[in-house]
Amino acid sequence: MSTRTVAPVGMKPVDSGAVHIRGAAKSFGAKDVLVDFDLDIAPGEFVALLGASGSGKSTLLKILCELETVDHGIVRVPSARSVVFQEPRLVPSMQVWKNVVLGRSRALASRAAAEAALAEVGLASHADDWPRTLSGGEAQRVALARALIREPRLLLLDEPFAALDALTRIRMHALVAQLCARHNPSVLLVTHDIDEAILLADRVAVLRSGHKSLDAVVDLPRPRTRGGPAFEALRRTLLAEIGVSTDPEAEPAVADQTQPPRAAPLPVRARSASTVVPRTVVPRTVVPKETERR
Ligand SMILES: Nc1ncnc2c1ncn2[C@@H]1O[C@H](COP(=O)(O)OP(=O)(O)OP(=O)(O)O)[C@@H](O)[C@H]1O
Repeated sequence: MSTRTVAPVGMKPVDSGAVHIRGAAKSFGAKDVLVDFDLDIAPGEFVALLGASGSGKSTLLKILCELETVDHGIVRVPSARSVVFQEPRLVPSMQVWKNVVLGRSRALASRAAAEAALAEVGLASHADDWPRTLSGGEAQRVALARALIREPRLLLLDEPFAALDALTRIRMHALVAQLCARHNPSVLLVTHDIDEAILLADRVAVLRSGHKSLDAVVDLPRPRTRGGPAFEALRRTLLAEIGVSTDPEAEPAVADQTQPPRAAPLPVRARSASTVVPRTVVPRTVVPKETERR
């Protein structure tokens, strides 16, 4: 696919909550990270973004929160947006409630507002605690409260559950689903966890070679649980699309032996041209990270 050259217009705020990205390109030196990348997120829609390590997921998220700029392309995002990172990034010298209202104007930074936000994430009794006394899951719930108290039109989640244990992660999935249903922001979740993407998202996009190579509607009823033929079929499709293989030297296009030649219909409605090349996949759902830069 050739790079579409669009005048670098930078960020344009939109009020609806929608995200609109067209022809986004980003390079670091000779490395082309995003090449003619398109993505739309409708107001209130939850989109998960998957991709191999180093494919550019975090770069895209940074572009959406203006920590990076595009070289070319159109990027429109709501100005009211919040980000939750893998690490909670709480200020250790501030009590929990002050962390929740950090950066807000004096009029909006009341203790009552912080307590209400903490109650939503099940931490009403922790307002006076210090960050160092919290568990990893509690600290991440404070980060969620801090993000949501701003009533963002766009919530950006950069692997927010990756550092949590499996049980806490399951609880966080349920909490995030509940909070998103209540606050209804548009959401972009960057994750390595394919199950997490299927459990939470309305759509799952795959970033590969700088492009959006797959954009699939997750057509499964909520609340969702792991397992079942439709869930497994979608998981295999996503694994194959990301290109996960146990052996980097392996033939690039080997049929997936775990999948029958013609599987039952997938819970996928492709939104754009999808080039799913069958390849060797492994029955695990977390895309391994090769590097840890954070
Ligand atoms: N500031 C930077 N300067 C130079 N190269 C960068 C910079 N930021 C990212 N990169 C490179 O861009 C590529 C994409 O990085 P990015 O962090 O966006 O990938 P990712 O898909 O989020 O990876 P991971 O899943 O491992 O977190 C990588 O090759 C990375 O080394």
